[in-house]
Amino acid sequence: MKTILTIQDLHQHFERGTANENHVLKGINLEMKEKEFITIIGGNGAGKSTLLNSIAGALPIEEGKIILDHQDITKQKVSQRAQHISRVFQDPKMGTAVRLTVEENLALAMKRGKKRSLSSGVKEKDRAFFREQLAMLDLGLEDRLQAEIGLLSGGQRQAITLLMATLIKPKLLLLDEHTAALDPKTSVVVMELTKKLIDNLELTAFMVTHNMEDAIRYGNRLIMLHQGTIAVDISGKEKENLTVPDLLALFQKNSGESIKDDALLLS
Ligand SMILES: Nc1ncnc2c1ncn2[C@@H]1O[C@H](COP(=O)(O)OP(=O)(O)OP(=O)(O)O)[C@@H](O)[C@H]1O
Repeated sequence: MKTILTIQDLHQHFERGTANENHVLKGINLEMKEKEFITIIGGNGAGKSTLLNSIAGALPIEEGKIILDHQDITKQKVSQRAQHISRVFQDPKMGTAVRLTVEENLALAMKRGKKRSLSSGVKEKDRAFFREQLAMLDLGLEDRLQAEIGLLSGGQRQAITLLMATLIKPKLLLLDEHTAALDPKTSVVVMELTKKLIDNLELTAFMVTHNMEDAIRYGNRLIMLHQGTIAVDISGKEKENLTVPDLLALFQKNSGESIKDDALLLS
């Protein structure tokens, strides 16, 4: 299987050189193959967001290298990386233009990597395509093409954001706790939709979550970060058969630290 992402000896510090220096990522090495769906879990401050920000380009890389599909992107800006990397954030407001309609947002998503303007409006043939794509979400959104995005619910918006992130197939999809702001029922709907899109489009994806059950249930590889290092990295059959107690035991074995339950680990 082809390697899509390679992270080599990635270090990140905050407030470097001051008394408050925080060495957040301590030499992360990771190779990600095509169609891998990695779930990332770890306690507060473990470095999950810093890792995603480093991959997306939102944080400059201090030390180390990031290679995407054989191209060194270490020094590329967010906008350059966004041609190949899509990201969905926790806040449903982040991924869409609230004042634009559903179809206008989708038209913008079709222009990934090109100059983003809506000068030519939404074309009829695109409209038919959007309707078809929205119907696949199974949320009745195909009848709301002309609705302002800002008027939709958080779950509906997150579903559309996911669709926008994948309308042009990205080399890598980053999901940054994208269901954390939703109520539990909607969160399940959006997670199932995420799985469907990833499976159907055969995407390579990274998903940060605080939900240990979701990290186990979804994806084909699981990484647990702890104090800026990878404490657990499992895939294949081992991941398929994993339970929460197994995961806690693995963490304990690898990190040498004792934890009593997931609440303690993830609080
Ligand atoms: N911009 C910043 N400036 C200073 N310190 C930061 C900054 N961003 C993150 N940190 C610190 O870096 C550490 C790692 O943060 P990060 O957000 O990557 O963790 P996380 O695993 O995503 O945690 P959480 O689950 O709480 O979101 C934390 O100690 C945090 O306070």
